[in-house]
Amino acid sequence: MTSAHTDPAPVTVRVPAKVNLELLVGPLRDDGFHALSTVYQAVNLHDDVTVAINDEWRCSVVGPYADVVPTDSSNLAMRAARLLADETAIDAAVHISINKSIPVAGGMAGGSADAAATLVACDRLWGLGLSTEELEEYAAELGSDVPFLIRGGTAMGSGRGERLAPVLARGSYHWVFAISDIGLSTPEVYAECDRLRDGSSPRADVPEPNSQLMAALRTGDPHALAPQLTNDLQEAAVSLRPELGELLESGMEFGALGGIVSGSGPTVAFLVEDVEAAIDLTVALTATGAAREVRKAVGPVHGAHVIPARVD
Ligand SMILES: C[C@@](CO)(OP(=O)(O)O)[C@H](O)COP(=O)(O)OP(=O)(O)OC[C@H]1O[C@@H](n2ccc(N)nc2=O)[C@H](O)[C@@H]1O
Ligand SMILES: Nc1ncnc2c1ncn2[C@@H]1O[C@H](COP(=O)(O)OP(=O)(O)O)[C@@H](O)[C@H]1O
Repeated sequence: MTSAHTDPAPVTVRVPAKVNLELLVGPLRDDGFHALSTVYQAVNLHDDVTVAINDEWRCSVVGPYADVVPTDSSNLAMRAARLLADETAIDAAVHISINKSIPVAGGMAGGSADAAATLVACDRLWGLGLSTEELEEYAAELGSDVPFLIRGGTAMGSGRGERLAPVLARGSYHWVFAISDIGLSTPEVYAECDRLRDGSSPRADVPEPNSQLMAALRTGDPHALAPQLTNDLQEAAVSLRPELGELLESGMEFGALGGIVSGSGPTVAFLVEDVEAAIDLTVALTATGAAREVRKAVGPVHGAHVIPARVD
């Protein structure tokens, strides 16, 4: 017997990774989060997330990092779909398939990216017609970084990172990412930052964005941006993984304009002049064997967006 209605077609959303051009960490708040001032940039390392109507809730992951991603209800994409279903009174389970190429626990917000992609995909699948602002509000419930992965581009984050404001950035920037074998836990890196500060935060008040970084972004010149790259979590990440210090030095010796730990690490992000410099640095860093993988990328790029279905 054929069913009277057909399920909507599966929806696939492409979502970028992020790097923090600036991450200023203020005091620990009463809710356990640190007050932040950050500038995010979305880069073209992508996950693709497909949602399809299914009899039961299910999550599956493919790609080079699949073996270290949970597929149970702790997967952030599952949490995102269930949150949206609960909030909008949708009674339909989905199968979420993640094609993962963003490094896991690498400081590039891969889990947050999958959550953002799932919100955008389920909104389309279920015909909810939510605005970007509404989606970003649900995103903030899932994690501090999640709203930015919906928006993409280059944006400022305040509060715990979830309150976004636009940034005027010209041009495209070329990046080389040195990805480590074993990830770092975000809460552990924040805790190490607190331990190193020992109660004496150099940023006693809520931090403010650096106007020189904003001016550099308006020029579109990577030479202007490189000296402004700042990450208050870098010392903590290097304290937990001293080899990251050597990796940063190697990248600079091989000609990067600037180098920084990406977010809570351990991925190290190098800013380079152009695509040729990105290829040269990728080859040089790969030859050292100091990273699991070295990948070049460009930013800024769009946030989570629906892409045409794959025809296999
Ligand atoms: C460090 C950053 C920089 O963009 O990204 P990652 O490097 O992890 O990708 C973010 O602040 C991570 O954001 P996200 O990964 O969404 O973290 P959440 O789920 O909100 O929080 C996880 C934990 O990190 C710590 N945390 C997070 C954000 C914040 N402003 N202060 C914190 O202290 C808290 O211990 C919190 O329980
Ligand atoms: N969809 C997902 N992709 C990656 N990791 C996930 C996902 N859902 C839950 N996790 C868990 O979140 C942890 C942090 O992953 P991730 O978001 O990639 O790192 P980071 O916070 O450093 O950017 C992982 O170790 C994993 O256990």
